[in-house]
Amino acid sequence: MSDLFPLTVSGAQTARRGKVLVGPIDLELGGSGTTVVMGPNGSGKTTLLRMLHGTARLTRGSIDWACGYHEARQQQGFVFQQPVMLRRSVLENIAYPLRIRGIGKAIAYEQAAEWGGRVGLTNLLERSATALSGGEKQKLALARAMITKPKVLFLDEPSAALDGRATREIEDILQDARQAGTRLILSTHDIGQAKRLADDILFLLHGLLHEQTAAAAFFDAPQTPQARSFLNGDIVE
Ligand SMILES: Nc1ncnc2c1ncn2[C@@H]1O[C@H](COP(=O)(O)OP(=O)(O)OP(=O)(O)O)[C@@H](O)[C@H]1O
Repeated sequence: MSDLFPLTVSGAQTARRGKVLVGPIDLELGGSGTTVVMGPNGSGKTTLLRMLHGTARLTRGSIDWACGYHEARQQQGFVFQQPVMLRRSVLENIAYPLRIRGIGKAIAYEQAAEWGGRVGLTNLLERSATALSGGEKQKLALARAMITKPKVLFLDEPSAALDGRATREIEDILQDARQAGTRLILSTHDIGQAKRLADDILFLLHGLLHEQTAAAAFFDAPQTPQARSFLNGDIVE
């Protein structure tokens, strides 16, 4: 299988009804580590992740994986901020990506139970997924994305609805995935989470990329006044 990276983003822009939401963005992402997309509410984090993943249509520019779009697409997972639950059990939800790939029930359910355990849902596997809490749904979504062992995993605010302990559990799983070579690209407005997870930072404001920096440099000495304000917890205009 050929390499996916670098991922090259050239003048990429997404607009809706004539209004530019994100872009133009120029960017190149290498093949390892964890990239964290930061920025205030509405700055375009979700839209940028969807552009990179290929689910937000570009109105200008291009986004190219080294191996080509279709091959890259098969090796990506995406965890949404508000994950969609099938009206089935937790176990069936987690097993679903394997089932649609033609994997038999016994193996799919065995792996789903294992992944359910890893995200702390062992006691809820038979429960209807639609009855889960917000945090439990996020854990389910993570297990459902990781069960296919994607090479690249996009996560949109992966612990927005989680308490401190659940956040730590999710972050541990993400660190393990990173160690195992999964490329992580996630958004968060939680500065603590970004510090714990990021190798490099993309700082977005009003749909534009203000900084692309190694994480340590970003937190020690942000280059733009807007990033400094954001890190200080001030309102960023
Ligand atoms: N389908 C859409 N149609 C019109 N405007 C949209 C659409 N999706 C997003 N937007 C707008 O695009 C901008 C960027 O939204 P996006 O959700 O990408 O930001 P975000 O940084 O992820 O925000 P948050 O932190 O609140 O989740 C916002 O102003 C939003 O209102």
